[in-house]
Amino acid sequence: SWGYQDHNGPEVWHELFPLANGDRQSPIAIKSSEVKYDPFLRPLSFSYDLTSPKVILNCGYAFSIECDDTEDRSVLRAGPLKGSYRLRQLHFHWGPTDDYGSEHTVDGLEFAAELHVVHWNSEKYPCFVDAAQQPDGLAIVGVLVKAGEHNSPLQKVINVLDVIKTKGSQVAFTNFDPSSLFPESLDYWTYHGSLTVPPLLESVIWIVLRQPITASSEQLATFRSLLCSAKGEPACCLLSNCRPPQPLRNRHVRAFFH
Ligand SMILES: NS(=O)(=O)c1ccc(O)c(NC(=O)NCCCCO)c1
Ligand SMILES: [Zn+2]
Repeated sequence: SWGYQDHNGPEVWHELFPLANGDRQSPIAIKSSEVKYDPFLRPLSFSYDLTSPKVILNCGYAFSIECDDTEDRSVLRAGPLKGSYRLRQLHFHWGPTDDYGSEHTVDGLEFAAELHVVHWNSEKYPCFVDAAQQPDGLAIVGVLVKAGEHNSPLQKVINVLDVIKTKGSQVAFTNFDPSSLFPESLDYWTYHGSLTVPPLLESVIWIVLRQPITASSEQLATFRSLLCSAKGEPACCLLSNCRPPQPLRNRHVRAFFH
């Protein structure tokens, strides 16, 4: 199946997932000089319940914190959005060194990693899977991660990674506020795009925060110690799980800030 190595990585995903060559693919390279300030964009508004996160799992190509999305307890509203989007999961992308690993880039700058907080439009659609098929179905907040100071809210997540080393493993993970990972400024860029992993569905309203958060090199190294192999298989480290920027085609990136 698909992955991030030469034989099954982003360059060959189009063979099994034709959307890979679609006209609203993600991530993209954000160029400040080409974004347009939109006065109609509103500030982001989110309200997360500490008990929404339930488990953290190693799905082989990332680890994700899966949330209980059976009711509207943790939601994202306003910003570029119409209606209310329910929190589903959050996960990270990273690279083999601190020099790259983010999916979105800004003015040619690659960051060490990127956090994605995934929400679905629970006002219009009955579940995540249905919403993921719709052009306005998902809203994903992207947070760029720079190598630097130790990140203490992130350490709560990192402390459990040794318990989910192998693909398919999971462990209970709750009492966590995803917004503890957000930077102080909620300035953002927004554009219409896709999932950055197969099936690459073009159903995402992307909200990329302008201010990066930091993580220490040691914290970033812990991501790379996760295995993409299952228990009992020859160990293979998940050194990188980032898709490169995709063509902008006929899209504009809007800015909430001047
Ligand atoms: N990169 S993305 O466009 O934000 C994105 C949006 C929705 C997704 O489901 C994934 N997939 C994912 O994170 N897989 C790890 C956990 C598997 C069990 O959920 C990625
Ligand atoms: Zn992602």
